[in-house]
Amino acid sequence: MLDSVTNLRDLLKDPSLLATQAYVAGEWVDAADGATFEVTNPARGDVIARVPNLTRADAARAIAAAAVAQKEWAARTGKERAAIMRKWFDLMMANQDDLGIILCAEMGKPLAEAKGEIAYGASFIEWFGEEAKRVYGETIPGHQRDKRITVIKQPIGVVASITPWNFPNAMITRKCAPALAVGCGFVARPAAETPLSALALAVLAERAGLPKGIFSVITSARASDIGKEFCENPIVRKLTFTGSTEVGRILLRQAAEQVMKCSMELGGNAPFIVFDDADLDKAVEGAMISKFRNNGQTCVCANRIYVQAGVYDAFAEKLKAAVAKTSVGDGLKDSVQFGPLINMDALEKVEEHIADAKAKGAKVVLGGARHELGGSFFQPTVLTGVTDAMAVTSEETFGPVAPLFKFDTEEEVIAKANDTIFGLASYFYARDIGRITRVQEQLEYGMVGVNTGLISTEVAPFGGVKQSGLGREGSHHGMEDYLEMKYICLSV
Ligand SMILES: NC(=O)C1=CN([C@@H]2O[C@H](COP(=O)(O)OP(=O)(O)OC[C@H]3O[C@@H](n4cnc5c(N)ncnc54)[C@H](OP(=O)(O)O)[C@@H]3O)[C@@H](O)[C@H]2O)C=CC1
Ligand SMILES: O=C(O)[C@H](O)CS(=O)(=O)O
Repeated sequence: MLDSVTNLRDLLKDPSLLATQAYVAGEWVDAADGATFEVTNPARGDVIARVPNLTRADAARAIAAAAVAQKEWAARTGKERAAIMRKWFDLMMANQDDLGIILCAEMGKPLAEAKGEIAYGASFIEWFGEEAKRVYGETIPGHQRDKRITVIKQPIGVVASITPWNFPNAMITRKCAPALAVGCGFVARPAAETPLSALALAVLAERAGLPKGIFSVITSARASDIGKEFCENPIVRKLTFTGSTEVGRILLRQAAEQVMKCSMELGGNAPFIVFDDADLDKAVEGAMISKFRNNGQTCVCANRIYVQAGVYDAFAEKLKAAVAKTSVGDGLKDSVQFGPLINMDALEKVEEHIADAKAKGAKVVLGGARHELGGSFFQPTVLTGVTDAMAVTSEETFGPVAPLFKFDTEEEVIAKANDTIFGLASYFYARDIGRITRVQEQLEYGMVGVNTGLISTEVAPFGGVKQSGLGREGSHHGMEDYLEMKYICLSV
């Protein structure tokens, strides 16, 4: 790999994918006052681009344009919309390397993993493009002889989207794909840390033939202002958000004023349970994926690892050995498993969790400190002797820390696993079919991985219960969040 990213464009086969203007109402624009904000590479801290710092007025313009474009877009057939989405998918995959480089540069995840996210993000465009042709209604036997009842489904209208930095491509496509497939307009506001992946998506959307105005990308460091416009603008019919539960609450309060429909993909605190009848090698493999994917910066990563007493020491040794084989570095330059954390705030939260655990009796068996590379690089860490009194039990670490808890009985660990306000993802390893059946039914989570640490796919309904969110993304269920059901009663 090239040993510098001082000029990101030099790394790209197609430099035009690195857009540095916002995409509003079908036009590439600067902020009216020329204001910009910097996008930095977390691996080196250098500025890789400057993009417009747009305002509420720009967001309002994008929303108004989406409302106009949406009428014609919804009037097209599902097949017509599907054809354009297929072209968009094909363009994403044809430019996977460049999109991966842009994503790696602005977010820090290693290039191989970044390219993997591009394929994952593109899979939603492909899947929902196909589903565009299958928005079915129904007829219902009338309640009176002269009544004929039909139910049709129609696009909800203009959708506003706010997404986080950790999956800057896939979190947008997981939302815009079903919305556009059913005929909605879509206004995206990506995290300020990672706007470039969203803008590259817009470049390819334009090339694929998405009509002007149907899809906008609002780059802005004014998160709260843009969020307020999304919640208060009467044209917006739906808000879809992925991020922390804390911000989700703020947005729900703001959206309540208009009784706006909301989809919320929020925080997690996933338990990862290893029973004494588990295949320990497979459990370690699953823990490595679930805990350390994206450097632990995923909402579905294992946040608490519970291991039954009889296999605790063996599992801890195996996990430590597996983590010790990994490497940390600049994902653009080297073939590494771990890049930097997104910023120093994230690193300091990881340090706080480790310090708290150590102060309350946990043992650091691997890692536990900042990496010698400096900046926001951190050593992948394994803790043993972790107890419920520690912060890692109730707070989302969002970093490369594997805390191992010991438990004795099935009843005990299910109670502990469920003792959280979150309910997004959960995982367990066992081989007894009775145990598998009991545990999968008793875990209070929207998603359960049984003998696997990786459950995310476009074909399944992704989402949480309790304070991990509202609604589902992915699968044919994901279409419903962007459709309104209309009951028609015809008197003949
Ligand atoms: N359930 C899921 O699928 C996912 C959940 N998450 C959760 O999100 C957290 C980590 O991601 P992180 O980005 O830090 O989460 P945040 O909730 O801080 O930010 C998410 C997005 O919301 C924006 N935002 C922040 N405050 C406001 C506001 N007042 N009004 C409108 N928008 C706002 C952010 O903008 P900006 O960054 O520019 O400030 C960002 O674009 C973790 O808790 C993680 O579990 C993350 C990804 C997926
Ligand atoms: O933002 C996230 O953490 C994603 O939802 C995780 S996943 O979809 O890649 O599993």
